[in-house]
Amino acid sequence: MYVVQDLKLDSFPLAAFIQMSQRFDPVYIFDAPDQPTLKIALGAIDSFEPQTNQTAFNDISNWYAHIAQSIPDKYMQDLAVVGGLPFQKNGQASIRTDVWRDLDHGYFFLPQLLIHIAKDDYKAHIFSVGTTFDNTQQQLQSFLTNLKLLAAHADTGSISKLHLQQKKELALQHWQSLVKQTVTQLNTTANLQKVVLSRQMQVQFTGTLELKQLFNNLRRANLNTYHVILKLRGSVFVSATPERLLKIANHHLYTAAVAGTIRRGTTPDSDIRYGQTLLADQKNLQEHQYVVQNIIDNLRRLKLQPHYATRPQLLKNPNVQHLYTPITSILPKQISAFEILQQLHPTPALGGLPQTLASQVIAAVENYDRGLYGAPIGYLQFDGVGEFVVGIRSALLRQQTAWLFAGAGIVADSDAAAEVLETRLKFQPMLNTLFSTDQRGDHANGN
Ligand SMILES: C=C(O[C@H]1C=CC=C(C(=O)O)[C@@H]1O)C(=O)O
Repeated sequence: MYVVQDLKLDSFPLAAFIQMSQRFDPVYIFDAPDQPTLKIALGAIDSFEPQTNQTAFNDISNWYAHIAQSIPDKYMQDLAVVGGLPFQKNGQASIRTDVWRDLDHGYFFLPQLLIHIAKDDYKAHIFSVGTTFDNTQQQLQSFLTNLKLLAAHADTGSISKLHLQQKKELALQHWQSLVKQTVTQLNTTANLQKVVLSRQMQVQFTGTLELKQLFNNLRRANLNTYHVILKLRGSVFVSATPERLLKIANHHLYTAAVAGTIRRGTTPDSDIRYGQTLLADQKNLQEHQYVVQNIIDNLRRLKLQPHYATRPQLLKNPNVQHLYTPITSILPKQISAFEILQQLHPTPALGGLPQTLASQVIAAVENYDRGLYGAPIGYLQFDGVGEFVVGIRSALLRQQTAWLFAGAGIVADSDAAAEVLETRLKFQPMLNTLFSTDQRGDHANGN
């Protein structure tokens, strides 16, 4: 049984907490736009790295069930495991590159310190988890001592960014021809309806990555999205995703279809016009409908009764607007989050339709492993409450290199040039978050 100690604070600024996180590994930060509390998880008292993505979903779920037996009842609704599942699951081929390293098959941990911060008033509730009373107490005390030292001169407004040296859209022309090839395949394969193809941008930068600055910039550049950071052994995954995959709270499940994209306008009028164009565009409506229908079908397979509106609304982010359909259902207690994630992921917003065939096309066409890009990332408490988002508008950073990811839903009447522009827009949230605007070395590379 783990030993837990908790403490409520009402005087420490968020900046000092984030600054403290620089000293820990692993680190996980989760900030949802519609929630009053933000979670920071520091250090691992236990962790799990799946050996293969073939069984990762089951293995992580078993690890969670095992850990749950050692959590004192009193803390079941406070403590959580945090981390990400891999994009490729259940025997899908993956092509190992050097990008993901330890995060390749997903990664979860039970934090040594879990902090819930009330965003509006900076009040905090800290949970220290250990194996003995003494080490739990000591962990908490040393954290508080260091925090006080930092809080005395933490600078809250810091916005300095990394300096972009060179950016490359990897295999751009090749990707464009893959989109054309996939369109042909969609038109000639009877039951293949949609495939989401992704591409990468590689950025070399100077400057030191500091979580405090990363977090400040993430929030500033992406006001109404989630803000997620996962750091492990020198690799930092960061996402400003607008897409919820699964939230479980109050015996309900909340998910959403987010698919179909258009740019933002430069004036309020043009922005509204773009939104109306999107709401009436047959290709985007079809792309969106595939996602809605697939989520509904999968929830019904779990014997749930989902509720949703028959027409999508608009979800506006700083660089793009999407078609958006929230979906909810009452959730009986016996269905676990991992069971639902296994059923839903990847939705046709990131995979395609039908799921298995589309995933085979992705594996055959993309010559890299998606790792946490487009994968479920989140937290799960031991009372079953939790939230997982889809790791898009994301990047992986290590040393002086960042890999940015962006994908687009390809259907039978997709236009390759338009998909290149759409994915370029989807790189923008991370470019704006990470790098200063004096971007030099702009440079698209053919293959
Ligand atoms: C695959 C991505 O976006 C998905 C989510 C929203 C809209 C999408 C679209 O319109 O294609 C994509 O399905 C990405 O941002 O990398």
